[in-house]
Amino acid sequence: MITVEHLTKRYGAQLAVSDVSFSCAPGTVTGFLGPNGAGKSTTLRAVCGLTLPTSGTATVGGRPYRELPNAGRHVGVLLDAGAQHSGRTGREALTLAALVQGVPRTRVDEVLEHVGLAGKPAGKRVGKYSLGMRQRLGLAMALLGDPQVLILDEPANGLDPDGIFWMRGLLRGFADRGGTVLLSSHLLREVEAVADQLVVIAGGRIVAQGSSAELLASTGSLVRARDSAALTAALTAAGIGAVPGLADGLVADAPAEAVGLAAATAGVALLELRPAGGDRLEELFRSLTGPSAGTSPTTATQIQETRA
Ligand SMILES: Nc1ncnc2c1ncn2[C@@H]1O[C@H](COP(=O)(O)OP(=O)(O)OP(=O)(O)O)[C@@H](O)[C@H]1O
Repeated sequence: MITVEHLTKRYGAQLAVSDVSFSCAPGTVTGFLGPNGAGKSTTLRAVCGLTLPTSGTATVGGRPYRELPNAGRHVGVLLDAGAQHSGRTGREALTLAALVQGVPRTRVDEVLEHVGLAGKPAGKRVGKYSLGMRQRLGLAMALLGDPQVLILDEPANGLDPDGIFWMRGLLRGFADRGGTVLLSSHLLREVEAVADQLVVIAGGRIVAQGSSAELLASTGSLVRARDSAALTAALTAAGIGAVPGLADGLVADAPAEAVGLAAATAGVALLELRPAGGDRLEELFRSLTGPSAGTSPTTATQIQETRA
């Protein structure tokens, strides 16, 4: 279990994280999402005892990370895939870590196999590794002590689509066996497929959190007409709110049936009409990461209101 309570971190005048609270339960994958500079790494560093909070607490299994005896046996951490010594081979780096953690050497071969670095890649110097291979080695390091908790910062960086698919399977399997996974990303789609729970942070504050099913579900519709202005007028006349969606469509605050009826009543021909699915969260993301980011902050209350 990871528990973050009222975590705040200031760097001088810079407020990096403000009053952040969330928890991650065993058996689940939590996606920690937010645009660049949102406060993801600062939060993860605080959970891993690498950054002292200005106020608030972060614990793993009920204890601050720094108080965990032989932390690597409890928590696997991958914060920076580039942190490995470039002159050592992957196998050497893992063997050294196994010695420090008191892990049997046989475990080195197991994790090398597990992350797809067994054989030739294991004997290559880390300096010659691609970014994807470094991520795999970082994951092997995190898994080495057979921990119950994994904390990973942007683990898909540098992985190709096959690698991303593989990693999702690995994390899903870890959680399905009772493990707790917290992974950060600035890409919604990257974590959507694997996360049970989402925590969205922007400007150092939590702007949305809940189960993926809850956040990605929507009662709204995605609708597109040749004449967008006429469609907007038809929806307004029917008392249905709408915001610009992807491409030239609208995300309407009503089920597809009500939207279709409103358009038909006004004689507006539709090109597309379907349940919006995760478009609400996509919209939230666009508002956080798009050109207008910061000019109209979206709060958790707002996302809840629009879905009500
Ligand atoms: N050591 C530091 N000193 C001063 N400011 C910092 C420090 N570390 C982070 N910050 C600031 O805190 C804010 C949050 O940064 P953080 O790295 O946590 O964001 P992030 O969500 O991980 O971003 P990214 O996706 O770009 O890695 C940013 O404004 C950043 O500039």
